[in-house]
Amino acid sequence: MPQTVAATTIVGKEIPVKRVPVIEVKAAEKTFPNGFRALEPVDLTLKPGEFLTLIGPSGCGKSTLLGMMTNLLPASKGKLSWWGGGFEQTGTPGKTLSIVFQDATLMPWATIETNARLPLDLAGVPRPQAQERVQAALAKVGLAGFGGQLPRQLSGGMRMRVSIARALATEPDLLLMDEPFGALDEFTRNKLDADLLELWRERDLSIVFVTHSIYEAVFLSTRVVVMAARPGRISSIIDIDVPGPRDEEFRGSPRFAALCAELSRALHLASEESGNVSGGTKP
Ligand SMILES: Nc1ncnc2c1ncn2[C@@H]1O[C@H](COP(=O)(O)OP(=O)(O)OP(=O)(O)O)[C@@H](O)[C@H]1O
Repeated sequence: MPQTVAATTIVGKEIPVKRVPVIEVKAAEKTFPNGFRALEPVDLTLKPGEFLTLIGPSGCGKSTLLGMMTNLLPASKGKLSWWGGGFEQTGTPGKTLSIVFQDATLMPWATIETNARLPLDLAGVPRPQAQERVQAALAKVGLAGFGGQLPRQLSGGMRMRVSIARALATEPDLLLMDEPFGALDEFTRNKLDADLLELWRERDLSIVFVTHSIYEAVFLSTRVVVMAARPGRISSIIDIDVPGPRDEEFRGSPRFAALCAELSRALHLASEESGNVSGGTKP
């Protein structure tokens, strides 16, 4: 595998360049068994350390594309590779991917700690080592001391934090997130966005994130893929080139407003390309 030869800095994080792509999607398309063509051939590369967001009108295939990236949903045609190889590559030294869905999907009868430890238990990680990783992950998401509680004792935002801790406990290189904060109130969502960015910045982590929110996409991403529907396809790609920190000041800055306006225009275009029938994306 090619080694890191140089690095560039974005959002205060050093992103190595000239490394093998984390995911390469090559002319991958999806037609479901009922004949519905959900995705036209898509070409997309996720570079190491990127925070890539998929946005677009409802039904444009964001979850379908993300599903293919998790390898849970096979492409009908075309090819995907992970770290330059087949999906088995993710199981080879140090390469792990984790998925976070909109619903926290916690086992209601099990403690927070047991929930967060599930993938490690399934992978047969020795208990003391698993415990250590879970405690560290819970602390990272601000839930130190909550390990003994049950999911129903936590708020919606805290349950999502458990879901993220469960993903982090696997020490992933790649995090695939399908509208993880879509069901949360705006205040909680902003807080989780900021915390997620912090986690992304401090680790060699690549993220693919699905959202309907323009604000969230601009705040989080290094690149935003705007998709159109009927059939699903990539309409445009916008670089969010903001070298400074992404914080509350950034949210209130003219640069943030300008990027939101640019993304809004791109979405409007994508919506027109989709026949203007669907909505689903909000500021
Ligand atoms: N198993 C399936 N069989 C047939 N059609 C499907 C299947 N799964 C998804 N679709 C259709 O494929 C299209 C893309 O779905 P997908 O969930 O990827 O869109 P999306 O952009 O994530 O939508 P949303 O923003 O509403 O979550 C939709 O029209 C959907 O109804």
